[in-house]
Amino acid sequence: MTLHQNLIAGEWVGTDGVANINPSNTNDVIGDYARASADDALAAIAAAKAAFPAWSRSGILERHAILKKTADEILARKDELGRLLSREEGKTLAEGIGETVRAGQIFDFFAGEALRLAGEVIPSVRPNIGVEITREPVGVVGIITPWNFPIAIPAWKIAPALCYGNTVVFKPAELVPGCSWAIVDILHRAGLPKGVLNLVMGKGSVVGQAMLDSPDLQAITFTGSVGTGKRVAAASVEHNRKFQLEMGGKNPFVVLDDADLAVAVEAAVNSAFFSTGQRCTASSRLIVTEGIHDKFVAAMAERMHGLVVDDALKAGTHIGPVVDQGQLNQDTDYIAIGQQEGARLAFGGELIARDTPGFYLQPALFTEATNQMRISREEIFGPVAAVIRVKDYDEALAVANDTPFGLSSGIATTSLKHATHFKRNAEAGMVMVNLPTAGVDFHVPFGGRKGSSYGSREQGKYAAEFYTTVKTAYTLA
Ligand SMILES: NC(=O)C1=CN([C@@H]2O[C@H](COP(=O)(O)OP(=O)(O)OC[C@H]3O[C@@H](n4cnc5c(N)ncnc54)[C@H](OP(=O)(O)O)[C@@H]3O)[C@@H](O)[C@H]2O)C=CC1
Ligand SMILES: O=C(O)CCC(=O)C(=O)O
Repeated sequence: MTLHQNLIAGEWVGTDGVANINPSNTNDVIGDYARASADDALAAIAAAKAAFPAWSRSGILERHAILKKTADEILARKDELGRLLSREEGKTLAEGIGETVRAGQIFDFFAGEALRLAGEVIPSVRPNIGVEITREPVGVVGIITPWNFPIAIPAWKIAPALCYGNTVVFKPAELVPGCSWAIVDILHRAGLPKGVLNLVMGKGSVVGQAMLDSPDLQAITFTGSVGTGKRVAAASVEHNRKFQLEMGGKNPFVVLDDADLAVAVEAAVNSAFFSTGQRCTASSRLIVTEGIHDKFVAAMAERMHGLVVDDALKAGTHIGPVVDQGQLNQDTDYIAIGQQEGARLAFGGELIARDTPGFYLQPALFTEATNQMRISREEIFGPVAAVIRVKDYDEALAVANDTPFGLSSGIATTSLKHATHFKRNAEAGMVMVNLPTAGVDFHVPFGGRKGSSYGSREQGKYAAEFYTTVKTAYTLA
């Protein structure tokens, strides 16, 4: 089997490979991917540091051309790369191709942003002095990504980092190296100079930790668990570096009596179960007012009956497998915890067998849950949701906001008054009205509040805040 190597200082290196396994069929080995050591991580950081002076001064047309070429190749290969994504992560083929298109669009967007770099010239408060405000690249950026969006998250971190003139050391999640290797290969062939982008696939505890401990990274952008996020934060404070964290969610989806039932059920099913519930924007708390509660639960159960859980690559599959045995154990542990806490398992929750050995779990819906239960407070990261019954809108909003997290928040209502009030008062970085809590645009800011996020927003033009540093220059006329 071909070994997919790491890219350090423009050279493909590495001999020790780890098998990338398909969660829909654990007999299917997608390929071998090199495992970097801590020394490899240090070599990658040194290469990125050496490449920074030239790349930070490179012309915007060069950056534009490389990012555009990358976008075009990703979009031209969307079916093949989308299939690779579904095969290694387990989301359905439609979701895999959709995410790949999104990655292509992100590179296209930042190809454009490279041409739109601008500063400000403003008069000083003192006579005969001019003031220029410009944005400069930060330096060497460390990128650490999770397994649940194997191409979109690397894209939305790598594209702006390069666009604004930074060099990069990129460590993808060990579970899904395939898409990361593919986009680094595309960028390398698109003409990136040696050392500008370095790929170090390997263990978080080794490669990731070596990155956190290095004094030569000027910034780290991270998406993943709260626990690892806190390590990134502590190490970054120690090294006086910029950092940006996207971590967990416990996103609420409120359903009011006046909601269009079909719209509410579709949005709730999508929020809770699509992509096997493995999205930080997924909703696992369905907060439902009492007038519509029973109708909503019945309609949810009926809709869930129709969901096909099977091999991610099969036509007709709505929900693919859980990503691996560890995540599956976490999901089933929480299903047991929910039952012990007194919630009623109204639908699903059982392990299911399919033609191929994989991590298949029937999506689970709890009812009679309270917002104090662990299933309502802790991120499960699987296809498990709980319905919490509330009296009215005011109680729904209070319950929605009663969480340590604040990434995304949704409401189903036909009332303009409640929709408007919710948009203003939901304690979340993103608010959705009559839409799923997950599934965001690629050109607008992404991020949360409270325990979900730290630092400036990702994506769209707001990404410039993290990947650049502002300089103010004064000149005597
Ligand atoms: N908000 C989100 O989008 C996500 C949230 N999660 C949550 O996190 C839980 C666990 O998922 P998991 O993948 O283990 O999350 P982690 O936070 O462990 O993984 C995220 C990334 O951090 C790396 N990492 C792990 N340890 C370190 C370290 N000491 N220093 C630097 N980098 C490190 C991982 O490497 P490696 O590949 O070796 O694991 C991976 O690349 C999920 O069940 C879910 O609750 C997970 C994924 C995404
Ligand atoms: O909902 C989305 O589109 C993005 C979700 C995401 O970034 C995540 O789960 O990490």
